[in-house]
Amino acid sequence: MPADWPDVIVPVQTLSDSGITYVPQQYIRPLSERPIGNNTATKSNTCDWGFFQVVNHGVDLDAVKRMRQVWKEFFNLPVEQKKLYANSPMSYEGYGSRVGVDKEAILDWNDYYFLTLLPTETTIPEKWLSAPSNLRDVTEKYTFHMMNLSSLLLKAISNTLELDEEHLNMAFGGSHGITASMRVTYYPKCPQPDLTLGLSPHTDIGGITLLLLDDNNVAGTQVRKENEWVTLQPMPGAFIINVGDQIQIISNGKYKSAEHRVLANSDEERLSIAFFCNPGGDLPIAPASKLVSPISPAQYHPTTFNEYRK
Ligand SMILES: O=C(O)CCC(=O)C(=O)O
Ligand SMILES: [Fe+2]
Repeated sequence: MPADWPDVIVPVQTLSDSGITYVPQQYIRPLSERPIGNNTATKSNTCDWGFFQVVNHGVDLDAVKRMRQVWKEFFNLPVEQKKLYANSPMSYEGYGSRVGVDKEAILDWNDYYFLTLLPTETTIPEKWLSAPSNLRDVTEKYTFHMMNLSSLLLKAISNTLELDEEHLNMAFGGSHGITASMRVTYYPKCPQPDLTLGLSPHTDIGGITLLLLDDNNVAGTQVRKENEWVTLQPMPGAFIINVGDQIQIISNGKYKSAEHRVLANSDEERLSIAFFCNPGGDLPIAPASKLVSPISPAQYHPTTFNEYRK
């Protein structure tokens, strides 16, 4: 992986704050990839969608409120101060505005901060921000709550697959092996949201993602259902949950790691905090043997998460 980006990085916030009235060429998508129309979800189950929302989740509301506050405060800092934590393609840890090093790539309308959270030995001390001063403490407390919620969700998903309740937690490495990271994404207002995207289509490569939106609850996440992009309507106070590729593998394809993307928005800025609960890097991840049979053969070969994400 190259040590640096192919171009000078201009934060999207800098473009947006400059009062620009058009989207620069590098952000413009070909016609077929632009967001058109607006489809709203009809009811169906999680296995089909790979996405659901949880309410009454029991997560300490104060911890959630402080988490939103500190990260909003960080993104409100002057760009020059945030750039002190600029990331590189080597690890992506820190403040950044692009993913991938292809010089010709179309860029997304967002700036983000990526951080490894667990195991604590793998966190990078220089990437823990000193401003706001309580950011580390607040983020670590939030991590604790998210790990508890992840563990509950992994149990619930194991149950729906008729696996032992601890199956997914153990497959991810148990309480000492499981890993976690986070991406906080800031989507500044965009002058021409129909020409670009807040975030390109992707699946989450890890285990399970717990997404928290800012309290203005701006919609924007779209989930792909066959050939349609469906806009998710965020419920107040809910976490938006989606399963990643590793659960698709363990469930032998019963759960789908859904492709999703984010729309840009001309009226409102948006902040989202994605918490990724992932398997330990060196455990082979494979379809659960209970879900494999002559009529339902294994669809995936065992692969460690470190190999998978290369
Ligand atoms: O901001 C969103 O709605 C989704 C973010 C996301 O998909 C991600 O960070 O992987
Ligand atoms: Fe995602």
